[in-house]
Amino acid sequence: MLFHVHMLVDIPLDLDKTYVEELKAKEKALSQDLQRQGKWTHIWRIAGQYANISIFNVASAGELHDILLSLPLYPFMQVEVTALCQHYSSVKNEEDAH
Ligand SMILES: O=C(O)C[C@H]1C=CC(=O)O1
Repeated sequence: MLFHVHMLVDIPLDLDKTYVEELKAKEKALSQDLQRQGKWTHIWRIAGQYANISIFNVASAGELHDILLSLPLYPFMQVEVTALCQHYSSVKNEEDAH
């Protein structure tokens, strides 16, 4: 199942800088691991914002939920999820939508 996910990050300015850098390093490592597994298939920075648009290809909404809540920066994120399905006009292989 494909999901479009919008993540807006808002880290309090008074949080310990070293702790924040550790969280970001852990987040990057987990994100890249999930990308290599093919579960986090796209991640794009939204220009001018501490936010990203991502595409996840996972087995279920439950799996996506577990991934999102496991992200080290999750406590500082607003997350919006949109489930995607094949558009009848798409020429892309249907495998992408399953
Ligand atoms: O920077 C972000 O957009 C938040 C988060 C998502 C992946 C990652 O490495 O950090």
